[in-house]
Amino acid sequence: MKAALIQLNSSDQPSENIPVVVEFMRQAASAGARFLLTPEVTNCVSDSRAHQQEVLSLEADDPTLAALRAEAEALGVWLLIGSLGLKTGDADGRFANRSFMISPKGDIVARYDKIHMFDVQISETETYRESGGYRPGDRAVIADTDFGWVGMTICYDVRFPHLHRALAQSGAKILTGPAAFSPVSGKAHWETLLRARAIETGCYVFAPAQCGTHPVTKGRSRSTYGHSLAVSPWGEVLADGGENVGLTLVDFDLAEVDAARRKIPSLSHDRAFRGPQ
Ligand SMILES: O=C(O)CNC(=O)[C@H](CS)NC(=O)CCC(=O)C(=O)O
Repeated sequence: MKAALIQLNSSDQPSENIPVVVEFMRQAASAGARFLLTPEVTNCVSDSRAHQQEVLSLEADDPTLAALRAEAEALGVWLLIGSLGLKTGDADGRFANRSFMISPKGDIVARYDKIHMFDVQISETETYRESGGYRPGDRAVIADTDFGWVGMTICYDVRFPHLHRALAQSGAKILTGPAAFSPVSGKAHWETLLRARAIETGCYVFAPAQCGTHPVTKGRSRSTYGHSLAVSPWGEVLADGGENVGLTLVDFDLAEVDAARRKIPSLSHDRAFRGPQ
C-alpha cells in the first residue's frame, strides 16, 4: 500500500489553503496513494489569537473539514488531516488542535486533540505558548482503518515516548505525527525523535510537516522545519520531504511491523519496577 505525505506552507487564511490541499490530494491519488496525510494546523498557521478568533470555526461548521471529507470520498482514499485549529465553544475562547481520520466514504472515524502543549522558550527571541490559545486533550486515540490500527499524535507529542508506547501496546501498527516543528528544534531533534519512536514501538511512523516561512496577514510570521518523514518499524528513514511544499510517496507493508517486533520484542518486555526514591 502507498501513503502520501503532503507537505504544506499554510497561510493564515483557511480559504486559501483548502484548494492547495485538494490539488495535492488529487495528485497523490493519481500516483496510487491510498492513505493521504496532511500536517498540523493544515487550515491556518497563525500566532495571532485575535486573527484565529476571526477565521477559525467550530468543528460542525468548519469549511476545511467539509471540503477535505468530500475530496476523500470523491477520491476513495483514507485521509489523516494532521490537524485543524478549531473553535471549541468554551467560555475561555481556547481552540482545539484536532487531528481527524477520514474514511474513503468521507466519514470521520476518529478525532484526537493534541495532548502535550508546546510551551517553551527555544532562544532569547523565540517563545511559544501553545496552551495560551489551545485547550489540550486528555485521551489517546487509535483509528481503526481497513489497513490497520493507526495511533494518532501531533507534533510536540513526539517528545513523550509513553504516549507512543501506550498506542503501540494497545494495537497500533502505524503512528502519525503531523507537525509544524520549529526550524531550530527540527534541525537538532526531529529525525532522531521520530526514528526513536519507530524503533521503540516497532511501528511505521508517518510525520507530514509544515515548511517554510508562512505568509500571514496578522501577527508575526513563523517558519517551520519541513522534512516530512516516513520511518519504517526498524527505524530506517524511508522518505524525507525536504524543505519545500510537495508530495512524498512511500510504500508500506504491515508485515514489516511484525518482522521488526519478532527481531526485537521490547514492546512486550516491560517490567514493573520500584523507585527511584
Ligand atoms: O500554534 C499553532 O498554530 C499550532 N501548534 C503548533 O504549531 C505547535 C505549537 S507552537 N508546534 C509544536 O508543537 C512544535 C514542537 C517543536 O517544534 C518541538 O517539539 O521542538
